[in-house]
Formats: sequence, C-alpha cells, structure tokens
Amino acid sequence: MYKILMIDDDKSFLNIYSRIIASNGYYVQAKTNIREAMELLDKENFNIVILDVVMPEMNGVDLLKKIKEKNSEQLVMMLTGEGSIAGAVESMENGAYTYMIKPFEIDQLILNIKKAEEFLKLNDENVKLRTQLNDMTRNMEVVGSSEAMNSLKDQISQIAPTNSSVLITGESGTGKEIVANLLHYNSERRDGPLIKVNCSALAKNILESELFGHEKGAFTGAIATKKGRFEMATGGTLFLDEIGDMPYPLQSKLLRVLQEKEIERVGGTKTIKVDFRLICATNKDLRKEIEKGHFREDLYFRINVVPLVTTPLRERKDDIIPLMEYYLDYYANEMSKSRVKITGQAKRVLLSYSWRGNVRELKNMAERLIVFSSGADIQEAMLPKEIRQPIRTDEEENGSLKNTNLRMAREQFEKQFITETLIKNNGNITATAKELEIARKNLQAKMKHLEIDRTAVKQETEQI
Ligand SMILES: Nc1ncnc2c1ncn2[C@@H]1O[C@H](COP(=O)(O)OP(=O)(O)OP(=O)(O)O)[C@@H](O)[C@H]1O
Repeated sequence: MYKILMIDDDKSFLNIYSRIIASNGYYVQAKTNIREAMELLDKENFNIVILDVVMPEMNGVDLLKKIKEKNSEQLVMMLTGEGSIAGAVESMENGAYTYMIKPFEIDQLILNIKKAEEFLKLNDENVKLRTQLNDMTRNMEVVGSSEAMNSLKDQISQIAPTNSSVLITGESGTGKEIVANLLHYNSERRDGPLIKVNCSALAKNILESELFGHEKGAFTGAIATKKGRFEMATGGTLFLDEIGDMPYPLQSKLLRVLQEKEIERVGGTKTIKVDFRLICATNKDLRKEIEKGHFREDLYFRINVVPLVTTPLRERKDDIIPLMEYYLDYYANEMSKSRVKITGQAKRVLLSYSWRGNVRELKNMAERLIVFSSGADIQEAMLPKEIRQPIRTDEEENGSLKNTNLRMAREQFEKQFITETLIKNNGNITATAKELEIARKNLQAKMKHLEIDRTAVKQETEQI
C-alpha cells in the first residue's frame, strides 16, 4: 500500500482530505506540526509527501529543501494558495514533483496522487532495469588483448549481426558464455530476449518440457500451461550451453525444431511458430561424440554453421596478468578494500601456472586474494601453494636450470628457504634470523632485495 504524509496547518482541510485519500486505498498520516512531521519522516518511509507552501512555523519551500536534504529521492507534491505562485515555481526549482493551486477538487488531488504512484513505479522499474543492465555489461566485460583474444573479438563483430547458428567450443572457464552474450547484444536481436539453457543441468524429461513447454495436465505436476524456452526465445537468441550433454532422443527433436521453426508443447496439439537465433557451446569434442554414437551428425552440421573457438589461458599468457589485475581491482572495489598491485616475482608464478580452470579459476583466485588482503602488494608467498609449485622444464628435471645463472639460482633458493623459515616462525623476524644464523638487519635487507613480504608470510601462516 502506498504511504502518504500530508503536512498542512489547515486542520479541517487535513481532516477531510486525508480521510478521502485513505478511502481510495492509501495509508495516510496527517500533521499540522512541522517538528512532528519531520520526526515521523525520520522513522517511517513515505512514498509521497503532500506539503503546503504557506505555513506559519516554517516556509514550505524551506521544509521541502530540508526533506530533500535528508532524502533527495523523496517525492513531494506542493499545495499553494492563489497568491503564492512564486512559491510554487521555487518549489519546482527545488525538486518538487508537482504543485497544485488551492482550492481544488479532491478528484484532482487523487488523480495527481495516482500519477505520482505511476511515476514511482516506473522509477522503480527503471532502477531494476539499470541494475540488470549493469550486471549484463559486467558479464560482457572482455579483458585481454592477446592475439587469440583479438582474433576472437574480430570474429564476434563479424558474426554477431548475422542470423547464423554459432557453435562455441573451448575448455571450461574460457569465456564461452561471454562470447554468447556478446553475439546476442551486438546483433539486431539485442532488444529481444537472450534465453539460456544448460543442457547438462536438467534431467532428460525436465529438459524436454523446459525447451518445449507443456500444456496443463500434460503430466503429473503440470498444474498450469507453461511456455518453453524455444517460445520464450522468439524474437531473440537461444543459448544452449553444454549441448554435448543433450540426450540423444532430444537431439532429433531439436533438429526438427531448427528445420521447421515450429514446436508443439508437451501434451499439446497446437503448432506454435518460433523464431530464434541459435548459439550452442560445449567443452566436448563433438566429432568424437559423433564417433561414439552420442551425438547426431546431422544436428552437428546444423548447429555448427559458424564455429568459434575460445583459447585456454595457458595458450594466451599475455592475458593472464591483465585479467588478474582486472579481477583484483573488481573484487577490491566490490569488497570496499584497497587496490593491490602484483609484485614481479608473483607475476612470474602466475604466468608459469597451467590454469586448468582457465579464467574461472583465475577469477576465483583473485577473489580469495582480496578476501585475505590487508592492502599489501601480492607476493609470491601469498599465492596458493598449488600454484607456487615451480614448473620444471626438462633441463631442470635433468639437474640444470634453464635461462639462469649462478646468482639467479642462489637467489631463487635463498628466497624459498627464507620464506619457508619465516612461515615456520610465524613471520617473526628475530626468530627467523636466529634459525638462519644471520643478523636480523641482514635478513631484513635480504627480504627487501628478494621481495619477501613478512605480512604476506604471516597471512599465509594464518591460512595454513
Ligand atoms: N576475457 C574475459 N574477460 C573477463 N572475464 C572473463 C573472460 N573470460 C571469462 N571470464 C569470466 O570467467 C568466468 C567463466 O567464463 P564463462 O562462464 O563464460 O566460461 P565458459 O567457457 O562458458 O565455462 P563453462 O564451459 O564451464 O560453462 C565468468 O565469470 C566470466 O565472466
């Protein structure tokens, strides 16, 4: 129920009007006293405030300013006497929604309240849409300018405006869903819906009714008619993720839909026209699935009109640091923490790691680093153990270090040895120096030179 606060020094006006407004389905509070009205505004949220411009205690426009100072979004309607048009103008300049000149018919006031209600609803809707749009654009933020990434972006901009079916293949976490988003939002269908279905997440019989919809009573539990995703995607794009996991019998049904561009709901007899652009994604090798008899070859040709491939992170190392920096900033901002930098040594570790979970794994690691961050730069010792395992080359396996000299090898060893001793001693410098049998000052100088951060080591110890 919409809540209205009326502030006016005219008691009899308030009495009559507030009752009539309430009888129209609104919750109304009426105050002649400004202090009481302000106290009430502090305690309760009102959708609309109706305020008299001329009041003995305080000028209504000044009161309007006060209300707006507290809550700039507050919707305020001003009431003025015939002699105070200037006040009405000033009110509008100070953010009033509208003004009405007394005397007026009560119907006129009710009509204005209804209009204000409509305005507030639209405003709410607008805020919701804006948040959705932010989510959407965030999910489309594409970081990376490696050769592979640039070539992918070029292909997307060429393919997006067409209506052709696209098959996106690539390892898990390489950004296939982002590519699908980009294809849709850069196409002529961008104002239509983008409907996503994960074919591996639903049981076979549920997937069928999800895609085709069902009529009321089609099966136990079908208590109402439901539109399927094919229908919902009409005018837009249908994104079938993990298409390689679509059950075989359903594959023939999908093929028929693609050929005939019409469907029948489960348990229905009516033919319904559908019109969507199809984008599929998989991390499976569909040709192998065809050989194994798990995937229909005719469907493969139908969905694979334009193939797009996302490259694993380990094959586009140029993107690793920009992605890590982007997500560190992103999570620092989201958690209201300070931004952090990555030290050279930590960058080397990030670059030599294999990233089997690709960008998803990297993003999760960035989030974890920020959760534990005290604002210090990201040191090698702060990175999870599994990624700090040195990647050993063939030469290293044979006992020699590639691309290094005696000084670098010694520093590498010293760094590892000192870090481990610091962890053992909970980051305590004196205890570590004692165990290493070197002077405290000497240890501090070495730590500085080797970029070892004691706070990071301490955090590492706490996490263990
Ligand atoms: N180039 C990129 N820039 C920024 N973020 C990215 C990029 N690529 C992927 N991501 C992010 O990594 C996560 C995984 O990406 P996405 O879900 O698109 O991968 P996927 O290939 O569809 O994975 P799966 O096969 O497991 O469904 C998402 O949170 C996505 O926002």
